[in-house]
Amino acid sequence: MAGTNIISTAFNNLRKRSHHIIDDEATTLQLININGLIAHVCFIFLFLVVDLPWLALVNVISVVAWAISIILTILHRYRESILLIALEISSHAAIATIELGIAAGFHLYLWPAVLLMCVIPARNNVASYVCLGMILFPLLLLNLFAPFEKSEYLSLYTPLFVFNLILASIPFIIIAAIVRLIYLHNVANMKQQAETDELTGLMNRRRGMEYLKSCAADSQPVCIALADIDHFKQINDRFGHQIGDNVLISLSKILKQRIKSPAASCRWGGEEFLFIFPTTELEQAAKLLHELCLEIPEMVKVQGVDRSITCSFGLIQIIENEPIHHAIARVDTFLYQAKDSGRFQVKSQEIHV
Ligand SMILES: Nc1nc2c(ncn2[C@@H]2O[C@H](COP(=O)(O)OP(=O)(O)OP(=O)(O)O)[C@@H](O)[C@H]2O)c(=O)[nH]1
Repeated sequence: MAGTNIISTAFNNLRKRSHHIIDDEATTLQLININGLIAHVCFIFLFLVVDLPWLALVNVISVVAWAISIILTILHRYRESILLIALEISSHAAIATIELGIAAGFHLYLWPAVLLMCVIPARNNVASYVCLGMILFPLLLLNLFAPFEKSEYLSLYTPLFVFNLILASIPFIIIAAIVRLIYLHNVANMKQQAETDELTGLMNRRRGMEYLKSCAADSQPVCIALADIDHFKQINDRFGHQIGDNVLISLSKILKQRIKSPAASCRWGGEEFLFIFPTTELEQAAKLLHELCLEIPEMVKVQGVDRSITCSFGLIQIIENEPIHHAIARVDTFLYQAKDSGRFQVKSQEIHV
């Protein structure tokens, strides 16, 4: 049940963040547009130098198409922009390959275009498939039917192929790098969301458990404590659930300040918090908790709440090789003792000095 909640919370948070991903797509698209415009300006000069003026003219039309695509992206007309790019790249690559042959390497531009169409779908399945088809179909036809080379252009093939190979690789690398950045960013985000309690920003129970297990396996002695806000139901009933939430947030801020790494605090559930103290003696942890117990009513101040907020604490030191669930059950009994003894206190297993 807790696992399902974690996943649905992470999914909802990801959905809330999806507009950032859309921004990333728009940035990628604009980078590709600029890259395409610059490349085609280069081609105008290249074809004039090698005395192929009509191919230079084709590139003037391409430059206009890329400039329109830049404007469409600025206007957030991404679908039209992508369709225009698909049309430009496929028709241009086809014209140049049919005229000069496959050995000139103009068909290579279809590959980064395929990647672009897959990474930045045109926000609509039909449009995406049309774009992909506009790229893949000419690629297939050219490889099947276009001439490999033509005798009149033999001297041009090596420099043209190298030039096209490099230029077609640039958008390929840019797109791949951006996709990787977006992926890493999203993975980090999802991990953070899956491990953090949304209300308080503390570790959630799952992350707390993981950390506790790793501490118990790696370091000795390890102490754990459970804290529970006293009469929290009354706070909710008297001041409302929102004020109750504010109490949890305010308390968590203090816990973040006072429980410093490698010690950690996590929201165990509701108004309960688990503290993990690796490489800490029971006496040391008890001292810190007694101070915290007295500090909380002084420091947890929430607008609209005219009574002190106090907590009760249970504390134990984990025995070597003790199963975690057993240690949790033990610390829980000390928390209940603290509640039964009047609350606002720390109850711990006996400290041997
Ligand atoms: N505002 C708010 N209340 C919560 C949240 N999670 C749990 N609670 C409330 O916490 C209250 C816990 O009440 P009880 O378990 O009866 O304990 P208590 O009133 O604190 O009494 P003692 O623990 O015996 O001192 C319930 O009213 C829950 O609804 C939360 O995220 N926000």
